Amino acid sequence: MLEIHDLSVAFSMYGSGRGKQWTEVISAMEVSVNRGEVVAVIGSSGAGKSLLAHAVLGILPPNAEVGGTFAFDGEVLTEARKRALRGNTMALVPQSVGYLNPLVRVKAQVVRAAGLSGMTRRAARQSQADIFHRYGLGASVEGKYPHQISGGMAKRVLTATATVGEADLLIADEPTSGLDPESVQKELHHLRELADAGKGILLITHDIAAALSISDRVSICYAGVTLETVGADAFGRPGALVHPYTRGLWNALPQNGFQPFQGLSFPKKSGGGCPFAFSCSRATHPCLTLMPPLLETDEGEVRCHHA
Ligand SMILES: Nc1ncnc2c1ncn2[C@@H]1O[C@H](COP(=O)(O)OP(=O)(O)OP(=O)(O)O)[C@@H](O)[C@H]1O
Ligand code: NI
Repeated sequence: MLEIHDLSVAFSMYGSGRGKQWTEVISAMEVSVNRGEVVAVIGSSGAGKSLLAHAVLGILPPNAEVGGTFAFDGEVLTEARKRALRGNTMALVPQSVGYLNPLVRVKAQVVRAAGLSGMTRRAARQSQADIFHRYGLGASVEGKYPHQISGGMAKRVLTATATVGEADLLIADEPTSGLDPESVQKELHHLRELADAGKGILLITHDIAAALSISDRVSICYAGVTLETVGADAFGRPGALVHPYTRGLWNALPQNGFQPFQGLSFPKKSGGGCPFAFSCSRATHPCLTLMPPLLETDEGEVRCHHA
């Protein structure tokens, strides 16, 4: 249902006396989501995951320039179509509880979101009640303002706001961060259920274990570039992963011995090549200067000159 190819995002900023400067933060991201699927986008902090979500929904700040192609259900996803679809056909679970309106009681926020998705007032109220029940948000929470509830509850209200309208595509940006382990499991289970009911779920997270537990496919990104996309089961088979960064992530998983590797944070900007090149033991000259093309593998797709 969603197909994004060669996404780039750059921000214009005014430097000291040198006029407008462009900083590219996403260079080559690829994402697709089918109905019935959970696709995880995994990457460390600053990899560009939230910006990817905002680019799909058309809610980047005005100084952002977006490149690449977007399609939804086979049609080009223009900025106007993004506006028309968001809130009803496409919904976002934002990363921060700061997106809740501090001046509106939480029940009213969720009823309003349901109404915006096209439900009647009566259906919206019923859906709000159902979803609060599902998330264990009792009647005592309904009348509260966001600052009067705990962070974990606010996070669940945020998810309720996004899921109450039954959007076809749900983009969940770190939906489990800040939740206790039991709520994490419930939330993941709910996302899987939504996919099994035919929705498309784009799960943005830095938690590989959580992502692998419910996803059909996983897309690994690094410094604004999608390095590898594979079926989630590839993480269970040694040798199925191709990119050295993805392999490093695999080695660092608890079940594979927690082997540390560098490059998990602070990627250096390479001269247009693979963003992982400076941390990669296999890097050769082209890795530093040429963006590797997207190659099909037995398991999915990879961007690596050594694939
Ligand atoms: N409005 C902006 N102007 C300039 N740079 C920005 C802007 N918003 C984000 N960035 C930069 O873009 C990069 C990607 O940001 P993004 O929020 O998408 O990362 P992320 O992968 O979601 O990280 P996290 O896991 O911490 O949420 C970061 O380096 C960030 O500083
Ligand atoms: Ni983010």
